[in-house]
Amino acid sequence: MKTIPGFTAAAGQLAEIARWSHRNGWAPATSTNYSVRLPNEAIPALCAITSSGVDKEHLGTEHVLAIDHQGRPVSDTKLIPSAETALHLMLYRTMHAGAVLHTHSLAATLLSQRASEQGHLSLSGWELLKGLEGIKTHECTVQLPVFPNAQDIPTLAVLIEAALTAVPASYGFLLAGHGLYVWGRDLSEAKRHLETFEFILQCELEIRRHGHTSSAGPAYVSHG
Ligand SMILES: CSCCC(=O)C(=O)COP(=O)(O)O
Ligand SMILES: [Zn+2]
Repeated sequence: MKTIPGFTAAAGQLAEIARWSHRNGWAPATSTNYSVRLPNEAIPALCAITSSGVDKEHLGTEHVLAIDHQGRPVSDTKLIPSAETALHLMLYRTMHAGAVLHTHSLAATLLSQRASEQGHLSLSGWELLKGLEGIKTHECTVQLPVFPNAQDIPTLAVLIEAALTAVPASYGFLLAGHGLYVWGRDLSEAKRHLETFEFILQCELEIRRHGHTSSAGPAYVSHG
């Protein structure tokens, strides 16, 4: 890989995030992918992104490549960009994301399947919602859109782009039976959004499995 401004640091950060995500149980098998926008001076390199099919437990900087706005590797590399690159590119274009993170946790996979007919998952009343940029109180509802899964990722990206343009989601979306996509203005914000959603999705899953545990009555009523 020829020298691209910001790439070495970005590759290190993505490798760390990928292994952290695997340690959290959000990246089974070779699932999930991660990208971060490169500094403007690096044009035509748009972002650094993880290569396809790599076990995230062992993902290192050698598994990260730089791609352009069309998803083409920017310099000589044998690495193939993530099969879901078109979704990352769409989020850089449409949501002006600074980083995009995608996970396959149990909670995101199960809840997205269950909410697919409704088309969204409503998250209300959780203190940790304040982990999302701009949210200052637990007394709010965040809608996480749920889109049908598909194997034709470029076509899926076009469909999701149209939906996000109509009703902008500020933080992320679910793919039914597949997983969670989040973004942020930079990598640390995207990571915070990921941790926030994964924690709240886990809470929502536990409630559906076991119901509330308080003998004084439910502290939370799910409308999802
Ligand atoms: C075995 S995971 C199936 C593909 C997927 O959903 C995913 O997140 C990983 O795709 P990539 O091409 O980035 O490895
Ligand atoms: Zn995936």
